[in-house]
Amino acid sequence: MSNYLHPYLTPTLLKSIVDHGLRKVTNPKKVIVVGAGMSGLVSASLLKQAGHNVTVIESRERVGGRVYTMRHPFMNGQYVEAGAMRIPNTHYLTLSYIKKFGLKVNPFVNATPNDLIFVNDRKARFHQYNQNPDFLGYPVLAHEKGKTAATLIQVAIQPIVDFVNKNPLRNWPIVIREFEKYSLSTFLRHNPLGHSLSPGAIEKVYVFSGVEGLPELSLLEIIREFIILLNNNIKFYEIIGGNDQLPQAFVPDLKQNLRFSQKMTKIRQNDSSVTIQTVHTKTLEHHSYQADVTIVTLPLGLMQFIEVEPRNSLSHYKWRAIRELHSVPSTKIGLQFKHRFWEKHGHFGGQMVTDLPIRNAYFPSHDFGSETGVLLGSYTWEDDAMVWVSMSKERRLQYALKNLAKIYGEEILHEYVAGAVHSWGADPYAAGAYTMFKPNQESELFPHLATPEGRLHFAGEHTSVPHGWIQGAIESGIRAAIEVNERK
Ligand SMILES: Cc1cc2nc3c(=O)[nH]c(=O)nc-3n(C[C@H](O)[C@H](O)[C@H](O)COP(=O)(O)OP(=O)(O)OC[C@H]3O[C@@H](n4cnc5c(N)ncnc54)[C@H](O)[C@@H]3O)c2cc1C
Ligand SMILES: O=C(O)C(=O)Cc1ccccc1
Repeated sequence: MSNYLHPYLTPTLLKSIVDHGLRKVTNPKKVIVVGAGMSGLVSASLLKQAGHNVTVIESRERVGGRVYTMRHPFMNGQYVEAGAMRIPNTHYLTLSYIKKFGLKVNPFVNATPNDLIFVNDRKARFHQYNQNPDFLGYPVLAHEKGKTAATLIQVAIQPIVDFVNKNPLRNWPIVIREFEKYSLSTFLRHNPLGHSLSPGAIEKVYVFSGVEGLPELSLLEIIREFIILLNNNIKFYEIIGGNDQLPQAFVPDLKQNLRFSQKMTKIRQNDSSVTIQTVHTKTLEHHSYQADVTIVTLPLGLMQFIEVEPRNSLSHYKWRAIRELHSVPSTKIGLQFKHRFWEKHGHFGGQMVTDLPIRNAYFPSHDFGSETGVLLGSYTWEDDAMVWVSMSKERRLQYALKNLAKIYGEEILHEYVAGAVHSWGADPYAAGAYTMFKPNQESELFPHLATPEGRLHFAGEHTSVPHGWIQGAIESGIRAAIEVNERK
């Protein structure tokens, strides 16, 4: 679905730009792109190809940003995706770049009937639970009995989903006007379309949909994600060998243009140019880069720590969005074991859902049958993720192992080899995993996220919907590159 704020960005136009680039220019500009995540890499590569003089400033020592494959301290070439792990088959921009760079994918097995559930101290496979949804002991009302969490949420949101699907570009704005005031929590309790749920049924939906930590966020944002994650017709992929190969594939072309370990600290713009000041994250040396125009791709909240001169070169509405836009914390924990014990339990890809603090585990969709492996032992969002931030890395690994042992038996503890944790809420160059609006932010903030301000253009996953996908970051990088390429 194209970004309804930029209806000219049709899939046909976007795909052709990935495949054939932008219009070559006769008046090349000096362009600084701040951030070498997917949106920055896409805009930099397109603008360089169109003839502009591009410099990419990146605070980390790597490209990719929130596409981050954790390889240390795992052995035998094993890894875990600390950031983006699954690519929906509908994300044609992500898949176009994967194809363009000759990368290969395998199916990412997102869910199977053999997935395990461990809630209220009770265990069941999804196929058993689908046969008898009440076995897991949620205090639902009589008319809610016999229904799975997926059915309960589906019935509640389906009228909205059906209306949007009739004509997304025309109907999303109508749905936004009517429903953006709702959080998921308020909607499920006081559903204006009928089908309000009891607290017990809501608890069941929260636990099974992984949203128990974020019920106060915008209903519409969560519906956008459910349309993807709960849609049995959508298949997912992962890049064979790790998703970090996608951002890394931009490096050969941009090698001369990339400046690593350069953390932007100040933006100064006037009628003739824009200056970006940086500090080297290792040597602490200061540096300054001048250009005609800049594309800022940082997660927007981080702009609060950037000095902007003159301050009013950013509009009131942009400053408000910088302060108020919500970014969801997320924690991922990767655990390597000598043997892939989960495969003895019938897990070949797919997931485990629990009300224990680990909440959700994902089993690797690659190297089936090999000896060792790394599983995503915990993937949490918002409040569920924050409890993990409160403890040391060692304690996080201990608790994750303890939770898994409670489900799969103490013997797995003797199989444990190594672990890694990434909490995006504690990452100084991300300050969260992805944007998700709170109620009313869609109309009050979204229109101001992508708007250029003087010589500054803005890209990044926050400027596109649905939030939290590589696809949206790519789309925003293309949009910002078009804006710069067409500037007079
Ligand atoms: C936990 C998690 C799970 C995800 N799962 C999926 C998934 O399964 N599938 C999917 O498609 N997407 C997923 N995503 C979303 C996807 O990874 C992001 O939407 C996308 O990578 C964001 O790209 P970006 O360019 O907008 O931002 P970023 O990747 O954050 O890039 C911004 C860059 O700016 C740099 N930067 C920050 N501050 C400064 C500064 N002051 N100076 C210089 N540089 C700076 C950062 O280091 C970073 O490299 C997930 C993300 C997370 C965090
Ligand atoms: O696939 C994932 O895990 C993502 O991060 C996408 C996403 C973004 C926002 C909410 C839920 C899922």
